[in-house]
Amino acid sequence: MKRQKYISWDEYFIGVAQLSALRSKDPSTQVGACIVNTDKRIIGIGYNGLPSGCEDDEFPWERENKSIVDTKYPYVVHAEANAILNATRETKGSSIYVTLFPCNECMKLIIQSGIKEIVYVSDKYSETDLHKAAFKMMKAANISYRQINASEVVKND
Ligand SMILES: Nc1ccn([C@H]2C[C@H](O)[C@@H](COP(=O)(O)O)O2)c(=O)n1
Ligand SMILES: [Zn+2]
Repeated sequence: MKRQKYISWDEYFIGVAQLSALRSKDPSTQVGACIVNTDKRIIGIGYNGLPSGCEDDEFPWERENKSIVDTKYPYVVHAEANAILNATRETKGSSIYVTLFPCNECMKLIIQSGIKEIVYVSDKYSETDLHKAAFKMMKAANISYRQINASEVVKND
């Protein structure tokens, strides 16, 4: 008889996203993403981090500072963007598993890359205007979405 307590596809793919998030150097929010095609093949993974050549120890990780130039925000590549850039196959029609609901900028990339489903864990920024903008674009682009519970490898709340 086959083993009964194996994990579901959702648990598997969000688990890969959570594992990827553990690579992030961001001290406050670690995000992981995993793109899965209609054959249930992982075609791209990513986490939030600096672009190649930008050393983790030489750039700021602060959220606030006198100038935005001395914060992380101008530099970090978001997890979803990295997953899309890393994709090894056609992303059209695929799903993205992400530990945090995509921001407005990532939503634009998700739409333009033809991803059709967003599966996420946390939506801790749901009250912000940029989240509302992301949601509005997602609905307009007919992308489906669902929030899932995931065992907490990475805490994002
Ligand atoms: N969907 C998202 C949203 C945010 N990120 C990254 C960008 C930053 O590294 C971090 C957010 O930092 P916080 O403002 O919470 O201190 O998460 C992402 O990769 N994907
Ligand atoms: Zn983003």
